[in-house]
Amino acid sequence: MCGIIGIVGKNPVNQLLYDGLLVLQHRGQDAAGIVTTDGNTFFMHKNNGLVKDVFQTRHMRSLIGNVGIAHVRYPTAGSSSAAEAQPFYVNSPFGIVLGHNGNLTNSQQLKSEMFRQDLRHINTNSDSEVLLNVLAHEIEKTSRNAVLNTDMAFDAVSGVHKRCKGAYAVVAMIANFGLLAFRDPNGIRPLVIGKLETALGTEYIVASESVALDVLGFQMVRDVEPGEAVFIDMDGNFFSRQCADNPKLNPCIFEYVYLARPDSVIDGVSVYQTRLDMGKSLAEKIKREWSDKKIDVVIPIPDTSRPSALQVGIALGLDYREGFIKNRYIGRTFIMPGQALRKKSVRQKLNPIGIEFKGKNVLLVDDSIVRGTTSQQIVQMARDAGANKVYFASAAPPVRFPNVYGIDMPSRDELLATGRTDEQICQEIGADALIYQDLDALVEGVKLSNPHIKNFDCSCFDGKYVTGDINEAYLNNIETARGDMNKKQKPANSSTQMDLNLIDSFDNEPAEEATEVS
Ligand SMILES: O=P(O)(O)OC[C@H]1O[C@H](OP(=O)(O)OP(=O)(O)O)[C@H](O)[C@@H]1O
Ligand SMILES: NC(=O)CC[C@H](N)C(=O)O
Ligand SMILES: [Mg+2]
Repeated sequence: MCGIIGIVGKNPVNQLLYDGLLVLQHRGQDAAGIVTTDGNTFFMHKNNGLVKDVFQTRHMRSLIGNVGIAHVRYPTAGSSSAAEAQPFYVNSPFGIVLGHNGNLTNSQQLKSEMFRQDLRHINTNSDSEVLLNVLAHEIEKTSRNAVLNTDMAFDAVSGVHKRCKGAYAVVAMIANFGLLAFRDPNGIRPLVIGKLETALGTEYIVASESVALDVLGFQMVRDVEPGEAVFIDMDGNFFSRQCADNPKLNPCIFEYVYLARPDSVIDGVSVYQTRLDMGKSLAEKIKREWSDKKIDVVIPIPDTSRPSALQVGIALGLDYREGFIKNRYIGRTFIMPGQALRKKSVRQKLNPIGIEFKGKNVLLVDDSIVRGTTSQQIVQMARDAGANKVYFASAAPPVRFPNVYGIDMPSRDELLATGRTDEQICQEIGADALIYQDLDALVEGVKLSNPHIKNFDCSCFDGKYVTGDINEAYLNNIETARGDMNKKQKPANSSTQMDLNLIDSFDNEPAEEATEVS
């Protein structure tokens, strides 16, 4: 779940893109990149790190132009090498840059097709570089012997939909032409359109989450439909077309559980409202099943569980207290690369306030338990702080299946709930009792806000993959390739991998300014 933004403005967009990336930082903490254009030339800077560390004033000054795209990365394919930071660039046809949120499920096959049939070399293990090359190939096909026009760009997106499987929300720029954005035919990852009327004309933005529009002062227009592509030319003229044969909205339910910011609205559903509703239905289950338990206080595990825990407290008629203080300078632990770092960061991030625990029966509420990294340590912290009983509630059902659509949980072995009963999970995290949200209640809760959504991708909870191409062999393969034990490490000197890749010259030493890609 990376974060993407594209803007066609009437004034320089570098600062807007930077500010937008800061707002989407929760979607990716590993790498960040911005590409702008003045028409002919792309100006690009990208590197590993948080947004505030990747861009210095000198880079910002070099990001020239009124049109641009930007990306924050949380790797779900390839490695976390700077060579795979986005946006990616290809110089033919025309010059195209692309930022991708999601994960292709047929990138290996496409990569070899690219090489054998389309004569295109993919220089990294990133699925996003494959996606860019598929788009480039399709644009080349549709615009051969003609001047590129909007319909040809949309035809190319239709070609992408036919070849690519999996999840992809995309922003791309075609040199001298405009901004192209599209969402896969299941609409698994979010993408919204906003606009701003200015004295010079209408400015457009496309972004992963509506919160970016709010903060940058744009008005929400609508979500990009599943399978739809939108194109905004360099003058700010807006076009859109449905490019998929059989589009069906199947958004990822985990966006509502954890990934998205609560102040975003995705596919007409307020993320905050769904988290409150998760708390309400969880409290109902607690009332039904735990009538014998005496709970003194409800404590959230910051940050994401806060709205759900608040609502659990209200619905149970119990005090809600902030028993853990979060270090505001530590990011999200779940999206950090590597289990050792995730483990260490939980203790650095959260610290208990003794008086909220001493002698009390506490109910800890988290949004989800995935690897159990957080819950195991948090229960122990509560005990060390003197809690009498430690009960644990998860606002999501048990996560038992890998995610293949842009969340880095590829291996069943790493998921605490896989192959374990609720009692065994409870023992593993060391709690006195554990309760999970039911999947039906979670789905119904999210549907409350938008009954038009008929189905969600709930694959990490129920093992049903909406793209229909995931089988046991596929899961075994990604487990081998991407499980924490097997993940490719960052190359010690990433530059060796990139000698063939023009753009990646940034990766050696921070460049004095953004690299020009003309
Ligand atoms: O079982 P685990 O593998 O630990 O994963 C689940 C935990 O990770 C996330 O927190 P995170 O610290 O990433 O972000 P947050 O501050 O938004 O809650 C999530 O909110 C859970 O607390
Ligand atoms: N989390 C994402 O959306 C990741 C995008 C892409 N699969 C990558 O690994 O860079
Ligand atoms: Mg958390």
